[in-house]
Amino acid sequence: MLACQDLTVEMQPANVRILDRATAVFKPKGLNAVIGPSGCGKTTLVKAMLGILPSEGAISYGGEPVLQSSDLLGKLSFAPQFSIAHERLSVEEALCYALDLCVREGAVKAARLEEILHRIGLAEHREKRVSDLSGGQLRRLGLGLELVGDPQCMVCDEVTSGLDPRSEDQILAVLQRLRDEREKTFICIIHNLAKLDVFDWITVVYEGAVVFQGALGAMNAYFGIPDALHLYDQLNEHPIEHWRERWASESAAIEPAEPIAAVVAPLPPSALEQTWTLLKRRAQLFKRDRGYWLLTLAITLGFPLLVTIFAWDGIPQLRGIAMGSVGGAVAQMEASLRYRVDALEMASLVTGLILFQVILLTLMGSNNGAREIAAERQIFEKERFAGLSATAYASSKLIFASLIAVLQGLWMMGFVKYICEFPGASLPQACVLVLSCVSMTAICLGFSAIFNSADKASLLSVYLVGFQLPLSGIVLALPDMLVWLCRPFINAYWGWAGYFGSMRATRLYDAYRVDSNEWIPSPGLAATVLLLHFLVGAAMVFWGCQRKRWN
Ligand SMILES: Nc1ncnc2c1ncn2[C@@H]1O[C@H](COP(=O)(O)OP(=O)(O)OP(=O)(O)O)[C@@H](O)[C@H]1O
Repeated sequence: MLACQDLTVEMQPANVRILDRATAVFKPKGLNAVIGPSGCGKTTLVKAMLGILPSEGAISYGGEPVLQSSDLLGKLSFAPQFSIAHERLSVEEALCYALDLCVREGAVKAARLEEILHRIGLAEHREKRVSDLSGGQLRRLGLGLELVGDPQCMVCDEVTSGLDPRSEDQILAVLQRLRDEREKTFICIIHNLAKLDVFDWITVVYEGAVVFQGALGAMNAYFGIPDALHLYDQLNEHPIEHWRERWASESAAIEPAEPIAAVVAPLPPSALEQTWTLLKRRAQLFKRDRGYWLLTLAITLGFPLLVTIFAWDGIPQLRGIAMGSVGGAVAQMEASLRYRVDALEMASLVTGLILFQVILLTLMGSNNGAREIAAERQIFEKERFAGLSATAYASSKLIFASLIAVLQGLWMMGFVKYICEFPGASLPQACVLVLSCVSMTAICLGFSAIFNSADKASLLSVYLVGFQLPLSGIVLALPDMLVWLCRPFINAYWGWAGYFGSMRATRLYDAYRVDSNEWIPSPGLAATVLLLHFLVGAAMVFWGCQRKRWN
């Protein structure tokens, strides 16, 4: 069964030791309770044993060493304290998606779904949204989600905390039935010492050390207490060194019965199948999140409209800018002067409108990516522990967010070009605008993968968009030495330059050239740089998703 030897966890950067040489072994096919005063290190012990927290010492499962979480894949599942499912899914959908991500065989999935729904007592609530479940039902769903891979052992962090006595009893009854009928092992962190009689094996943690393991009667005798409710008072009677030394001398004699061999875990679905499942789930969640899809639709349709409103007064001039020569020396001089003034006005209008389009697309990109991963990070970590591939998850996020960005870029380009009658080839213009939006989406998605907090990722994304305008050096002059230091990294510059570069053969480009000799990159070069931005964002997404970020 799950066991550890001299497990130590130190928190960086201060090297604070929150678990100190803990040694424990749990009882197979039984209900194991992990208890101890608040902050003593129960969660730390469990997370370190599951490879979620970095630790020193030895961990084993069924006699095999556990070096990382993936060594426990398919054998053991973990139900953490936090919200465990997407609130907009129904109970049945949440279980079905979990099965699709975890189990390969279709026939197994259908049978297991029914079994789980009945075992956790939610069969009649299968259509209910997760957000509408009571606290007790939510915990039972959490258990159900851990059962999808049919693991031998389940670790539950405070599975009954904060529940009324009836809900607590219901959950404990589910665990007991699974132990008796399916020979499952449970390791549960619990707070209610009055319920310890339900458990077969009790582990007492105190000040970062394991100070007792055994049955309830043995525990009461060991600590010299009439019942478990007196345990913490008794622990406070002596310093931790006393309990540590006493247990070190007595623990050798205690060995839980019938050690079991670990099962061979079935293979989870391929990364491609998992990506497809995640995309279907993301599309469904998008459809159900009315506020978010309305906002996305509003900015997708509204931002191009905004651009054309600012272009409105200049559109007739845009259409009719006079570039032809006129006869007569005086008339030519007048025409030339008028042309120069018109040209400067037009160039400034077109430059501003193109930049406005690009800035709005980067804003859409930040909306697409900034919260996407960070907001559901804990659900992802839990699903990864159950077998979800981080590559499949990162790919699904990139594909989904990029698809939205492609549509936004195409619509912005098509609408504004049609209304304002901007000259130049459509294909390069569409390419740079789409790439501008897609690359900013990927970068913000990268922030969302790297940071734990959705607020932090959003804030950074907003700053990044905010700095696009001044650092592009297009409408506000940057000091010369900064121009080419900043520009390689500024999405808006390349979006603007690529679009403007596509007008090279038009009168508007000549108009811009009346006042500026600055080098304008070709659309091809601009698209290449934006593609590089996208690749950097994608690398951040994959790297950020590979890193473990449990709370
Ligand atoms: N990331 C961290 N950095 C620093 N200290 C931490 C960190 N995580 C936990 N701790 C500290 O480690 C100690 C043990 O925390 P842990 O969450 O394991 O306790 P617990 O026994 O599960 O508490 P509770 O019953 O209240 O959930 C606590 O003092 C906590 O403040």
